[in-house]
Amino acid sequence: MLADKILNFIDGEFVATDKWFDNRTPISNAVIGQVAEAGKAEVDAAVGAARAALKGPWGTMTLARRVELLEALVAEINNRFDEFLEAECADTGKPKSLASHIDIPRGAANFKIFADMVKNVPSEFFEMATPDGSSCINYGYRGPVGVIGVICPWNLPLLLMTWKVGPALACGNTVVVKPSEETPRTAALLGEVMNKVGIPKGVYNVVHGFGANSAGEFLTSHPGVDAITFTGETRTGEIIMKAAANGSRPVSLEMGGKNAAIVFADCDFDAAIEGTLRSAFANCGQVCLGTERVYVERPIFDKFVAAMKAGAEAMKVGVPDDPATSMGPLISKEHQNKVLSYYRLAVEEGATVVSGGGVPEMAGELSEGCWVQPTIWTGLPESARVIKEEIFGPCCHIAPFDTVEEVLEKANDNQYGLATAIWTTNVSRAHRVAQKMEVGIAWVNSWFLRDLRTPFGGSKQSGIGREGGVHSLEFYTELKNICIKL
Ligand SMILES: NC(=O)C1=CN([C@@H]2O[C@H](COP(=O)(O)OP(=O)(O)OC[C@H]3O[C@@H](n4cnc5c(N)ncnc54)[C@H](O)[C@@H]3O)[C@@H](O)[C@H]2O)C=CC1
Ligand SMILES: O=C(O)/C=C/C=C(\O)C(=O)O
Repeated sequence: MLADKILNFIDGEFVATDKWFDNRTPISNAVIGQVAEAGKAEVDAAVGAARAALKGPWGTMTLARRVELLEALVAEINNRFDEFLEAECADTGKPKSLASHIDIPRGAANFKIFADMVKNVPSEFFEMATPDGSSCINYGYRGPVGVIGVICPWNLPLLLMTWKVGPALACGNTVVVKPSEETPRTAALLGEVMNKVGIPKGVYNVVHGFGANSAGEFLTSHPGVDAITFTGETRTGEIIMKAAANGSRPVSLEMGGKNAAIVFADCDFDAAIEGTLRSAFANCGQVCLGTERVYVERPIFDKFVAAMKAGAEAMKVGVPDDPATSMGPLISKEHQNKVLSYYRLAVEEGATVVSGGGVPEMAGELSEGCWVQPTIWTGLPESARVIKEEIFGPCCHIAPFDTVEEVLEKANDNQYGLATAIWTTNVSRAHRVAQKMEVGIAWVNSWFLRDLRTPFGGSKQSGIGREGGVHSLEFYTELKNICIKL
């Protein structure tokens, strides 16, 4: 049963406020719940509870016990899998077939991987001779940073929130999470799971609200927050970085992308089509790693465009419960308007619309939903805004290329540098192109194949820092050298 009131979670308690905002489902834009907006007082209470928990049982708990609790959390998320699925799909409208394979399992896996990691990670050790003829030993000790502010987006709500909360808790920190105003449900549900498995009060807190002059800003500007981790739009990341400068607090920023796929004529054609369709249209194109620019070697260009068109037109746009649905709606009316404005702009800029370009016909109350068609363009100049700017919708532009130098020049000519997918059977060329791409993540003959131990993050305006594996430990721990004279 979906909750009709979504509350803040502070110091182990669900907390209402006197200010509420609507929770809508994007499949029909209908209001399906009310969310209690946290004000300064609630944010202050959440940060205070998180600080107190560091000094309470959480701060003195053995690593072994912490790991046990995180493992119990994984088991309980899996026990309540269907509730998480229902909540995530209500907020986002994404197909259950997608969320049950990606979002919810990753919500659990993000705790498991870091529980395993903190159990097993080694530390550096040096022995040094001292002037008095004796010696000293040095070893690195990783302690928690303190209270972590976690600011989350709406595209993969549970996945991206736990991607930060998992390592933060594994490293002994406490957190205050500000979920996106569009998708508050799974963060609140996780509070119930924290209580059930016995995570001490104050370790995990959730404050709901918006960005500027609301819970997001109150949290990131709060002096009691020791570090901030954020996923979302680049402009928001810049604002958060400025807030973090007060008090010299570290930030980890995972931001936008305008990712290019490069398809060589010697690729496994079917695999390249399947991967590119997925990277352009999965989650209705609302994945920061998604492909919005496709460069295809000229000999296979026409065949590739035709196969992409057929693939896009075979997709079923529909509701989460329908197993035949391959694509859900965008997150909100506001985002639908943004994406549709780019669909119009593409035409104004001279694009050929190969497929889509509008809103699909939906019946009854669904006609009020935030739907758009999967869309493919060709024929735009590289200077077009549609080629340069992140749209974050189910759309891509396909352009031909003739040489490696040309395609590298075009693919790298962008303010963002998050990810790429390179499709070729020439392994040597794959390495060379991957190394020259100005991105944080390069997939070869695949897309979104995620090993959670690997560094994850973007270059240029796509981000600052890397999370994943030991790279998360770099951010979520304070590394101290302990030097002992023998
Ligand atoms: N992973 C990604 O790269 C994502 C990129 N986007 C891009 O961002 C665009 C806008 O989406 P939004 O969700 O509105 O992204 P956003 O960056 O505005 O919001 C992300 C989170 O930051 C919070 N926030 C916003 N302003 C803040 C402030 N001044 N201080 C503290 N927190 C603040 C929001 O409440 C939300 O929780 C999308 O159209 C898309 O282009 C959106 C979501 C994810
Ligand atoms: O697999 C991950 O950890 C993250 C995937 C996607 C994003 O970060 C995003 O779309 O923002």
